[in-house]
Amino acid sequence: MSTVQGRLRIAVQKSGRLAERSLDLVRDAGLRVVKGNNDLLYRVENYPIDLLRVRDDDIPTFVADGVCDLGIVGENVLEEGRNGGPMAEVVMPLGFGRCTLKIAAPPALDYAGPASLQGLRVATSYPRVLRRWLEAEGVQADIVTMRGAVEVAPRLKLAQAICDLVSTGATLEANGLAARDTVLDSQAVLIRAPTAPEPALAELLDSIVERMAGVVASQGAKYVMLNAPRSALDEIAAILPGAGAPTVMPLSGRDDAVAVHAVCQEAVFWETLERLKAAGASAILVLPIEKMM
Ligand SMILES: Nc1ncnc2c1ncn2[C@@H]1O[C@H](COP(=O)(O)OP(=O)(O)OP(=O)(O)O)[C@@H](O)[C@H]1O
Ligand SMILES: O=P(O)(O)OC[C@H]1O[C@H](OP(=O)(O)OP(=O)(O)O)[C@H](O)[C@@H]1O
Ligand SMILES: [Mg+2]
Repeated sequence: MSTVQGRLRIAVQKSGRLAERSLDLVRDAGLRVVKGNNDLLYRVENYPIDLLRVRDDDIPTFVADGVCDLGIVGENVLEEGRNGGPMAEVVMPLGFGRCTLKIAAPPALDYAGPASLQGLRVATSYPRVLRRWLEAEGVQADIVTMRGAVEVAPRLKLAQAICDLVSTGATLEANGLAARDTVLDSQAVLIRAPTAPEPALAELLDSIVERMAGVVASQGAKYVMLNAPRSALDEIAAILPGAGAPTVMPLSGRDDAVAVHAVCQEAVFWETLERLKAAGASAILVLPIEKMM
């Protein structure tokens, strides 16, 4: 049960790579966040909800213990917190904070798969995740735990390889390292406490989760409108990416053509528009979707 009677708590990263997008998600779900003079706690003025702003490492524990009802954290941090005790439940992936935990090493290291790490030292900030991966691969290696700047470990001869987060690859490149293997693909996830909040707040919690799901689903989704020759309808519907059954409407004064409206769940690229046009579509409009439920 929540520790503060009558209010829900959502744990978000205070500052760092997930902080801004987490706050955006909360706001897009209709929560009006007020920054007071307490830096740790932001209030929501239109609902009985507080945002607890903390180091991302603390978020899985706060949610698992029910100190917070919801939390936004990277899967990498959630997995590193896995210790056999009670866990927060993953509600859904959020589509941001994408990165990959990778094994990387100087090009001089002969790497033919995880077995090449046998007997070596590997530096990481994710010792538990790395330990489990090495065990699953049947490899024995020494893990050197570092809080940050893991990528300098090979140069300092602290380790022969590293296991660190990679997104663009620029950090690896700048340190003369090459990615070798993938340990974990990660993105931000919404997590919830394994225990229910007090009954008066249960409905609010469910509605916040549902709204957040709507925000995530609408991100990247597009509303496509076009005119199409009746004869090309099947071909055009097949080109629309991630669309269910499109809505087909008559065009006044035109028996040979129809208007087609569709919600596309996947990105609509210029190439897609060119293919639609080649199939006979005209007056193609692609519109962003603000909310979806
Ligand atoms: N290069 C990246 N690109 C995209 N997402 C990333 C990248 N690096 C990390 N992340 C994701 O963002 C999360 C937060 O990263 P950040 O660097 O802000 O963490 P931190 O320094 O541990 O912050 P804190 O002070 O909260 O402990 C990571 O745990 C990971 O899920
Ligand atoms: O592949 P890239 O796009 O270069 O990103 C990877 C880097 O991003 C993260 O660090 P961050 O920049 O968040 O700084 P930190 O090490 O201080 O957390 C991660 O720890 C890598 O060092
Ligand atoms: Mg951290």
